[in-house]
Amino acid sequence: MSLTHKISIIGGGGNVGAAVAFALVVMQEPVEILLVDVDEKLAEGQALDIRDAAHLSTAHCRAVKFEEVGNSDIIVITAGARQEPGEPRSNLIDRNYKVLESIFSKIQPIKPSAIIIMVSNPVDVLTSIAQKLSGLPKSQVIGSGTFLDSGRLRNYLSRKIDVNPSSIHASMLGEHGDSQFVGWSVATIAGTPLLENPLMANVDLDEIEQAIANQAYEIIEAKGSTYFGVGYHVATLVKCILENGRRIYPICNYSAKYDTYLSLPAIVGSEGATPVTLKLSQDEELKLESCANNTKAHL
Ligand SMILES: NC(=O)C1=CN([C@@H]2O[C@H](COP(=O)(O)OP(=O)(O)OC[C@H]3O[C@@H](n4cnc5c(N)ncnc54)[C@H](O)[C@@H]3O)[C@@H](O)[C@H]2O)C=CC1
Ligand SMILES: CC(=O)C(=O)O
Repeated sequence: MSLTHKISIIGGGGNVGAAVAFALVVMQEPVEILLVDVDEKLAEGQALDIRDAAHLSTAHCRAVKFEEVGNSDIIVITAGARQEPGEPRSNLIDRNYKVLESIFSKIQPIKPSAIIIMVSNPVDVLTSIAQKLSGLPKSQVIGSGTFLDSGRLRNYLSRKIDVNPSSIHASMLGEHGDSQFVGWSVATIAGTPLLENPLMANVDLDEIEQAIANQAYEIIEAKGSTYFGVGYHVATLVKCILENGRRIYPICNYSAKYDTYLSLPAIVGSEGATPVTLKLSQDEELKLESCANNTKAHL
């Protein structure tokens, strides 16, 4: 079988990078997965472990050096520091900015058609920095953004109203951080506004928003880090790009209106992200503007 697409995962020795790789193997993507890490031994160990499963799949996995990355079709970046219990994602900016600088000094030249998926935190700020360092068009550099949080939201709502998460169209918006908010005004179920549905009558909206924004803190407190959830979401983005799936996901993408990267729905395909227009409420627009200002303040 010929493996036509190369997917590099930088930080592939770590928990999130390995979880993305393993999800691609389980999803039977016909890809060559290249794990890259400053800790070469760790990347080698992850590749060997994942390869023990990959022979049952269509994916291949191996550890490589930075020089091989530039030739990749998709570059996923999961490298860098992660939060300690109780620590906000924004605390990681200085450390992970340096990590990004070091990575881009080692992987150029990048294939002009490559798509970069940023995952390291704080992901919205780092996606913007990755775009500048890569020199690629803004549409080709995206971040996982609130895709994971939106999955958490759908799961939470599903448990509250007993409807399958895939039939609840609701997203967390703004930033993959403490200021994320639910886009209630554009949330729907069975083609009608979610908040008008009688199933939502006794649901506490503030409680939901808080619970979703806190979920990463809860997991980190309990087990030190989060990786399975984000791993599957990022692998889903990879699959969508490879298939030119043109699915709409809430991801970190460039907003011309706010002149910065924000977590908002976009069409995801082989050319990266195409923003979609949203008609938010006035209150939600203010929250979005505040997220944009937060992100820009860190650039
Ligand atoms: N966007 C999202 O939804 C999520 C983002 N994250 C973020 O993902 C990042 C990684 O988290 P984990 O995998 O749990 O951490 P980890 O500590 O398990 O892995 C990080 C890896 O990065 C490697 N690394 C450090 N500097 C590097 C460099 N200059 N070049 C290449 N590799 C380098 C380390 O050797 C390590 O293997 C963190 O920033 C975390 O906050 C985690 C979960 C969800
Ligand atoms: C760690 C992180 O960003 C998350 O699980 O949401």
